[in-house]
Amino acid sequence: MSKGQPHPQPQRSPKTSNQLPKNWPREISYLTSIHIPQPLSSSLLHIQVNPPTGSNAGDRFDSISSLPIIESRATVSPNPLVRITPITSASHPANGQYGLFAARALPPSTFIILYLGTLHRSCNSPAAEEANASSSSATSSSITGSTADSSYATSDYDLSLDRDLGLAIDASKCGNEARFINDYRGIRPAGPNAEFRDCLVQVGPAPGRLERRIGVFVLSPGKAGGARAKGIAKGEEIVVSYGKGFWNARKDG
Ligand SMILES: C[S@@+](CC[C@H](N)C(=O)[O-])C[C@H]1O[C@@H](n2cnc3c(N)ncnc32)[C@H](O)[C@@H]1O
Repeated sequence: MSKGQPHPQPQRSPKTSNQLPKNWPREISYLTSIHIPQPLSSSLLHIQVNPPTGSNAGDRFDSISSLPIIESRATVSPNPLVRITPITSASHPANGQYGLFAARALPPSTFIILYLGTLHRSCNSPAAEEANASSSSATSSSITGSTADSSYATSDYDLSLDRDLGLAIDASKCGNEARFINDYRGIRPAGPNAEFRDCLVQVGPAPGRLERRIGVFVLSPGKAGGARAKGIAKGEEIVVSYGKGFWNARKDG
């Protein structure tokens, strides 16, 4: 095998846990690590330790290597910082569903939890478009397994990991507590109190290797200051902004 080629990865079955968080729905598999179905491999998520060469490659490396690093001991399952809670208030826009609430006070900038689910190619990624183009009669989900499954396009639990890599994480069938985070609209007039951020995790025994992930973080004091600077109080709902694109897509379709 020549230098620079990806190393073949053993197929990883999803890591699930027998211990479920309270209120976890039976029909959804509870994951303790990201699910990477074939033909994808975790090498897609590795970051290189040495800056790559080539135009603009260094800039991209700089932005990746400045991402927060989450130590493996910070990713406990079930997560003691949060509670999945059924919403029973008629005035809540997600009444009848679930939300994610803080089990203790969470200071600004705290890492709360990783967003876990099934890794897949985004439908508009170059690899997915190539896969779709080479298919004659099969449905997109059968072309390359998870690679170009257009069903993710309408999922309410799909989050883009890195548009440049063309990867996303979908938690509609399996995931962790993070899949229950609602959007702030109609819930918290002051705006979101948390956000999704790209981050890196240590995988394997220390020092391990670094892999890309999406984490949920309490908003930093930052520009808005005020209410955001306080962090999230114990018992408060954790809410993010899904972005206008999420809601516009549902209005149109
Ligand atoms: C990622 S899920 C969030 C968890 C969801 N409440 C559940 O119990 O599975 C996204 C879905 O939650 C609901 N949702 C989240 N935030 C909402 C909001 N601010 N207003 C109305 N519905 C919301 C919508 O049905 C949306 O498609």
